[in-house]
Amino acid sequence: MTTTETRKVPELNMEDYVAGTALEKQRFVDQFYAGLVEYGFIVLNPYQFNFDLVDQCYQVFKSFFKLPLATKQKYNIHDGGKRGYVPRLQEHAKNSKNPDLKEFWHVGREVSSDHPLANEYPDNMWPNEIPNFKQSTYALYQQLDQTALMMFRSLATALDVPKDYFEKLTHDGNSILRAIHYPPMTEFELPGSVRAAAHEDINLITLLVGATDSGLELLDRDGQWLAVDSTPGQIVIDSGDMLSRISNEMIPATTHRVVNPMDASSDRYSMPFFCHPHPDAVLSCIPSCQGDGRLYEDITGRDFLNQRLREIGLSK
Ligand SMILES: O=C(O)CCC(=O)C(=O)O
Ligand SMILES: [Fe+2]
Repeated sequence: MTTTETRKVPELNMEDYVAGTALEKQRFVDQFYAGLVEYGFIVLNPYQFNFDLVDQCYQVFKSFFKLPLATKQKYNIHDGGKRGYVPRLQEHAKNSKNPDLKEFWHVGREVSSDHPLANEYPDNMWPNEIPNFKQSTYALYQQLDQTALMMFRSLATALDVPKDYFEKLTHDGNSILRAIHYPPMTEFELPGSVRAAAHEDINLITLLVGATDSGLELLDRDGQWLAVDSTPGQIVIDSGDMLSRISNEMIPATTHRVVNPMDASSDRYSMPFFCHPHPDAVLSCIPSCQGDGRLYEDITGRDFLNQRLREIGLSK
């Protein structure tokens, strides 16, 4: 008789890291790293995280996506979907011909007009049709930015680099809050398409807050798809290509997807926060990951991102 191991993405409590004993802190550091190495994913129970803001953002984004297409298209003005609205069927996964069944909105980092990155980071757009758009969505952006910082500090300890290693890499970084709407399947006639085709995230880490429905799956090491289940009070965290690159592939960028629902009339919403480095930051192999040699050359955050955006159809 063979026994099959039940695999499940590990669950961590942020309280252990922020307010725990030295032992609890260390256990959190170890478990976060081990979870990323083993699955490329963990599920976080955040600590003192304001979920009212998440609810407010869902109200805002649901109201926005309900607007007529012509109104939404007023906010679709950037190559690369850098800020604002990206309509249905535009983005496709790197190795997929079929577009994803989703529309989305990007909120980026706000910098002052005299900031060195002011020309590189386009201004956010704040639709005047929806009250409290900026107030709610940028507050969530900042809260996720803070949560990411704590995860990065924990990761720095695990990787034996100074605690502020990732803080420096991501200071004023090009992180993006993406609010996604997956419309009911009944609104499409595209047999080959799925909500989000199998892909890896481009960035360092992604924090996925409170998806409204299941459907997220990761490609496990045995080649099977494994559901990533979370409750509305949890944050799913995964590692992307950039972290994989600087860890010399010790941490994978795990392939994941969002499958189509059983109930074809249901919508799904999710809000990934993609943590990006500063565009000039150099993505370089972390010494403790070097082993017998470096798999990748150094590259700036900017060059790596631009290359990937072309591959997924968001940029020319
Ligand atoms: O909607 C989700 O749950 C995941 C979305 C995702 O993987 C992405 O946008 O990169
Ligand atoms: Fe993703």
